[in-house]
Amino acid sequence: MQVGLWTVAARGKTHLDLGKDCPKELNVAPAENFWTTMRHGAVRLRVEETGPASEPPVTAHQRLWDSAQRFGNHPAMAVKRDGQWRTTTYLQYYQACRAAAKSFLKLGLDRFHGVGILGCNSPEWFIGHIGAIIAGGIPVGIYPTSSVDACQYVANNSEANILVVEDDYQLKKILQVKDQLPHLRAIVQYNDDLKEKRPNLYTWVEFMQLGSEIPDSELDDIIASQKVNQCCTLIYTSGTTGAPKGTMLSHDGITWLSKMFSRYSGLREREIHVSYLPLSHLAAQFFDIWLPMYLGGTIYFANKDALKSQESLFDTLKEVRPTVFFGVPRTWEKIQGVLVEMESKSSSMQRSINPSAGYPSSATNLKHMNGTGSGSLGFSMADLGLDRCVLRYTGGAITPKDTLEYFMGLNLPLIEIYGMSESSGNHTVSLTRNYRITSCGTTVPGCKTRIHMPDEDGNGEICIGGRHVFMGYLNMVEKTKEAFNEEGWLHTGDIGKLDQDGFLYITGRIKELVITSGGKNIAPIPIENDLKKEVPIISNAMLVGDKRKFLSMLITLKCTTDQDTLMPGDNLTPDAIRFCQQLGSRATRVSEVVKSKDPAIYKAIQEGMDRVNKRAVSNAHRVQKWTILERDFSVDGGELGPTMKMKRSVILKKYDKIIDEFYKVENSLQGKTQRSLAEKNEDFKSKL
Ligand SMILES: Nc1ncnc2c1ncn2[C@@H]1O[C@H](COP(=O)(O)OP(=O)(O)OP(=O)(O)O)[C@@H](O)[C@H]1O
Repeated sequence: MQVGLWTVAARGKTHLDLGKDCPKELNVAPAENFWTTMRHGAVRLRVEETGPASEPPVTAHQRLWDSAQRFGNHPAMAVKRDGQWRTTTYLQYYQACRAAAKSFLKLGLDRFHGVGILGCNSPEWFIGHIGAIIAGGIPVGIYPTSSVDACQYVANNSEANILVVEDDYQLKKILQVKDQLPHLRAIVQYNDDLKEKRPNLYTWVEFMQLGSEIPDSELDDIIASQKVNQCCTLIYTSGTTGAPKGTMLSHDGITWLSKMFSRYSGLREREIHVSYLPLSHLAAQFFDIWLPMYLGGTIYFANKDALKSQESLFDTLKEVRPTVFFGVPRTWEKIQGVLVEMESKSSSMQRSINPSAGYPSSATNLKHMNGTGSGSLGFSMADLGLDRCVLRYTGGAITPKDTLEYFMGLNLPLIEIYGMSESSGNHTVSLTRNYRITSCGTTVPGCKTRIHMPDEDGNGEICIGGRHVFMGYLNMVEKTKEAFNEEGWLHTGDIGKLDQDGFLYITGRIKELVITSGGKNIAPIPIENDLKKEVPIISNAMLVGDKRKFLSMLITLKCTTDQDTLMPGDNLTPDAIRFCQQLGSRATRVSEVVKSKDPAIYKAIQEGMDRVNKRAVSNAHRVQKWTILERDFSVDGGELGPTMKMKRSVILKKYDKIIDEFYKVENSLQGKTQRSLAEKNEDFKSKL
């Protein structure tokens, strides 16, 4: 039978075994299993006979080549250099990737070996990434914030032959461990001048010329030998739930999902994007590299401090005015904070506030939101550069309901998406025409969702099937086996439910459950978000209680970024100061609040906690003790991952002494909630 360009003998099967005994020209390697842990391994394709999953599989090179044909002189990327935006067209992008690929070959890149890219988002990051793929290597992003040890781990684990580093700061990290990287052959630095010449260290300009003598035919042979069911990219998980794992994604998984998502989500051709989230994370790669490549979008690179300084991000947004924008929930919370701030500063008495919700009424304010002047709210979306942004995506973590409702009130709903590294991109998406608040939307066509062992409310583990499911964790057989069932379904470790129309709701993460010593399973995020909503001065709240007798909480306050270190500073944000003033406190710094145990603030937090505790479903769900930390969590501080989810194990370790105090001292000086009789009884029983 005919499936697209392919003739396949199998009939009546859900998955066509293109991987078995298929002719060479199909670009499919023979494979028996749905998973592998070997860098050169191949997996069975999950192409179906009909429907969206029957699309012909293509390699990454085929996708880029196709885009270069379709979008030739249209800008693929723009970066600001010396105050000017410099663009690269799709044709130039393609040619640059080929040149980089030849240079990688010249430097001795072996098939299926790593090319580590360590630095902030830039055209060189993209070109190094795609160049590595078409040269037959495996690109792997390393977080710019990674410690020397973490860089060494990824470089070693991926058997990297070449490391592409951004600047002297990143170079120094690699030089410290280069003698412990047996596969490393060369280092390329893509920004700044080299401070000193060393053997096998190249500037970007030198690098791009290195391969000029390699014949095109040599590269073309390598490209032609690439198989759609082999590894295209390696993504190291961010480690929010344990040691990073090298997630192998196939060419087909990435190219097929980016096509399906593009068609279904309402994205149009030639959208304008801003790249600012760390590219080592899959969500950023999906939005910045693969979706624009399919649709001919143009990527504008934000300044490298965009993640730490919202002013810097807003500067880029205002200049670029993207038509689509992906933010992790924390980004949207920050934008919400800025809007609320602007609104409160507005002297206009004609604001249209919806008294019941406390949010602007959508009907009256839509025209202002569209960027036509500051209007009655005291701000417009043009002030943020989002006036022509039609698709406002949020995902990567749970978006607080309060934030969803706020933007809904502005008639600018946030479009929730759900995915993970292991799903090559987004598995579900909300649609502007078909939207349910707090749901991550419906499953992308051709992808499959199943709820494993649902409880009476329909909640169970979300399982994912389809061509976009990852190949396996590099060199980790046990972890890979845990992720898959026998039929090749991926167990996500997330808890959720589907409604009758197929809308997915994420309700928890098995991987994050707090299990008290009394054996109670407690999902921390709803409690943490509830408290943040009750007490708006709180920036982060982390529930503690695993293997402990009761729950406690670490709290940080909203503060501004220190201008020198770009780390969370000691100054409270303007809205946090306003919160203090409303309570009669004159505090302007976190340290003042903590050192003086500012009675007004501590009382407000305790009262908020009491309200949260009142709503607790059982005594075990009540938070007994809490404390305010002197410094907010941050990516650089190591407490937050790239999607701003808390790295719980890091925080537990970093603040272990404070936590131990919760459980050591009965009448601690920290905030303490009256313990219920039932809890005391439970304690008593466990002591028997
Ligand atoms: N829209 C969403 N709502 C709620 N949670 C989400 C959403 N999108 C993604 N997530 C969460 O993020 C996870 C995927 O993120 P990622 O692939 O970065 O791995 P991780 O779970 O954060 O951590 P690790 O890197 O340690 O494995 C999902 O499994 C889910 O828990």
